[in-house]
Amino acid sequence: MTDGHFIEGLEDVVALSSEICFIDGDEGRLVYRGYDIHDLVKGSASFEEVVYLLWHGELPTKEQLSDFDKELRANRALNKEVLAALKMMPKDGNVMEMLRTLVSLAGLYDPDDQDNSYEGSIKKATRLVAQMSTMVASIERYRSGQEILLPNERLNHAANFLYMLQGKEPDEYTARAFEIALILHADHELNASTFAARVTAGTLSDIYSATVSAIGALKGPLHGGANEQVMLMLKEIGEPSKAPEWIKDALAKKRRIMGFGHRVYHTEDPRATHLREMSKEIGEREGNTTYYEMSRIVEQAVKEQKGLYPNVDFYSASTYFMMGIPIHVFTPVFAVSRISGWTAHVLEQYRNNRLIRPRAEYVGIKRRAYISMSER
Ligand SMILES: CC(=O)SCCNC(=O)CCNC(=O)[C@H](O)C(C)(C)COP(=O)(O)OP(=O)(O)OC[C@H]1O[C@@H](n2cnc3c(N)ncnc32)[C@H](O)[C@@H]1OP(=O)(O)O
Ligand SMILES: O=C([O-])CC(=O)C(=O)O
Repeated sequence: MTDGHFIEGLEDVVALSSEICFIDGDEGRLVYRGYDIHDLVKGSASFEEVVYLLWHGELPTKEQLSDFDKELRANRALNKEVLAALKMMPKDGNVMEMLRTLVSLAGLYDPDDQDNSYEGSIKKATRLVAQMSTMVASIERYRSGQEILLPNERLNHAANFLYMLQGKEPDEYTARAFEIALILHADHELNASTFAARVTAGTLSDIYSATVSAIGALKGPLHGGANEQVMLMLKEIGEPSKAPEWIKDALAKKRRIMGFGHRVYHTEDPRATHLREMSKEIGEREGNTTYYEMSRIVEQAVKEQKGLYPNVDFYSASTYFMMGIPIHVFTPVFAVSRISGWTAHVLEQYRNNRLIRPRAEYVGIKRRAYISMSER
């Protein structure tokens, strides 16, 4: 029985214990397995290293990293059935919906599909991390009528994604900047999509099903979908000088300003600190700081008028845009990174499983007599 107390949106409800990710929402700290994200970024950690850390709880040795990296590179290519299915999809399809469908299909063709042991799930998690990136790049190449490229085995995970998406190898700066963005988005405790993944895994369903649940949750504009909405907002504002008035007007109309506010952070999101810097640097390198400048003005206006701080989605928008990533691919890029966290949480759920099944406070009519059709 419920006791009459429930918390709308499960705010601050602790639903399970986890060793993967710690967030201090008051101090603005984000820690993966004990390592602060600032240290991982400053210490030049690779995305592959962070995936290993999230899954296994320890940083890999040189040999462990080399083996894992080889496994990832060997598993990047999509199988022919998945590619054939992609080519049957509508070219104007929503990229997250196409991705959700391809992941589901890849599960059917995974050689370990029926092996839901922990070891089998690790093999599938490796393919999911390796192929999420290939799927997103291939979907965009298909949608834009360009040749779908095979993965480039010489490139690391981050650089290979940009290569497969853009058809040319990124320069060293852009490849590292994108890798940092992947590291910053890798995990975030029990956010909505990770929770969805754990709920599915908690029924002892397979890791592909859990990932499909997560992709569906990430797509929404209150979660990962916000990064695309941020860029559309910046485009709508048009130029930096128009930003303060635009924000004032939007807030007066009770519009939500995308990329601001957070359920857990009551201060600056530590990921936004890096992404703000990256947005500035990339803008300067590309000779166009308009979107960075506009973002700064929007940030100041929203802080002053609403007391809200930017979240991870705010400065990732202008950063990705200046990297030449199409707006409709921003949220899928989030998935390219977050698959690492989703899979880490699913593996943790399997290790220590209990069905996740909360209660609802029933507020409907408790009892009434059935009225037959002839009397209604
Ligand atoms: C990767 C991520 O998922 S990060 C989050 C990405 N999402 C966004 O950027 C979308 C914009 N932000 C939001 O909608 C919210 O801040 C959320 C969903 C992220 C968090 O929301 P919650 O903590 O549940 O706050 P909630 O939705 O209850 O809002 C509380 C109040 O703050 C206001 N508020 C919260 N965020 C915003 C915002 N971005 N713009 C304007 N007002 C806002 C709400 O309107 C509400 O005001 P009210 O009490 O006067 O009605
Ligand atoms: O934690 C959340 O609620 C949303 C978020 O920032 C993320 O998933 O990265």
